[in-house]
Amino acid sequence: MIRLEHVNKSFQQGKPAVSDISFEVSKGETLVLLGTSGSGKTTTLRMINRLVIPDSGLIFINGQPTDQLSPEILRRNTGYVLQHNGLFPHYTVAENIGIVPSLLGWDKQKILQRTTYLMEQLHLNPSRYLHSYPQELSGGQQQRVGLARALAADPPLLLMDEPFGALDPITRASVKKEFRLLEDLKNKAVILVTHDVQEAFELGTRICLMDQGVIQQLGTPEELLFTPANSFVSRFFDNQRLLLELKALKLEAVKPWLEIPVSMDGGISCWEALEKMTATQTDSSSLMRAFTLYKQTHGRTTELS
Ligand SMILES: Nc1ncnc2c1ncn2[C@@H]1O[C@H](COP(=O)(O)OP(=O)(O)OP(=O)(O)O)[C@@H](O)[C@H]1O
Repeated sequence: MIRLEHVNKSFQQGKPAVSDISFEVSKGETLVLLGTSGSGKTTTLRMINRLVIPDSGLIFINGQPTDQLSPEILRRNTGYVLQHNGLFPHYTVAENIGIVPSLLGWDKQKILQRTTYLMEQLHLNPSRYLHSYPQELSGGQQQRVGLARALAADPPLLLMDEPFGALDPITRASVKKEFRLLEDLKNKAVILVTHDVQEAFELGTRICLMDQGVIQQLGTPEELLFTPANSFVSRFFDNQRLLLELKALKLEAVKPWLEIPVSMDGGISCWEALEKMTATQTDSSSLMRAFTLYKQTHGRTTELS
């Protein structure tokens, strides 16, 4: 769906903001760009929708180089969500969500149908908020409108720059949950920028860990934790390692080491299994032993005490 090949960018005479970045994201996948401040995440994202022009390298959407696409085609193919929603204050919610479909010439009825559908999906009551202005909404509601706007024209590619970063923790959790459950995401490639490690693990099918403009490792959450490519990757997760490992590892993976069989779906994470055991006051020591044994067999170990 989207492919970057050896992309580079430097600003003025500074050192490279992005060096030799290559990756591919398919339909139904969420790639998270993770890294410290200044590691080149936003620059990478903005080169995809040509808000920043690469110095060299190629970017393809559905096999077509983006430098040969008209702005209209690019707009049709990419939705963009920003940290501070970027809504137009003098447009109503309906007008904000309908901007791209209007530009693309959709008829009014179709725009209204799509707008109300997306609002319902994102738990914004259309009869109450359709004609409200952004300043009449809470931060979480504004961010939901920003998300609906990015999805309005049903683009195959969704770019998200710290989309939940400005929300308080409780609102962030609920907007994220709605985002994860969106039916519309199943047929989209999503690239999401964050510096929040937990968020990367919650939302990423794969994670691209960047430092100083360079990809340090790109892989599944499990690969980054259990087979880090270098000491930077390993150190990056150290202070949250145990929790991340429990969340990244599926129960299925540790089942061969369980002394007492667990009658839970193997597709849930070890963390979710522990939560269920705690809720039902079930002894979880066999699961923790199996987890330790899995880790001893697969790379580095972590003290559980
Ligand atoms: N328009 C610009 N002009 C000059 N330098 C820029 C510009 N945009 C980004 N940079 C520089 O490029 C480097 C990468 O910045 P970028 O915003 O991509 O990093 P980031 O990983 O997204 O950081 P953050 O998490 O803080 O947003 C930084 O050194 C930054 O100062």
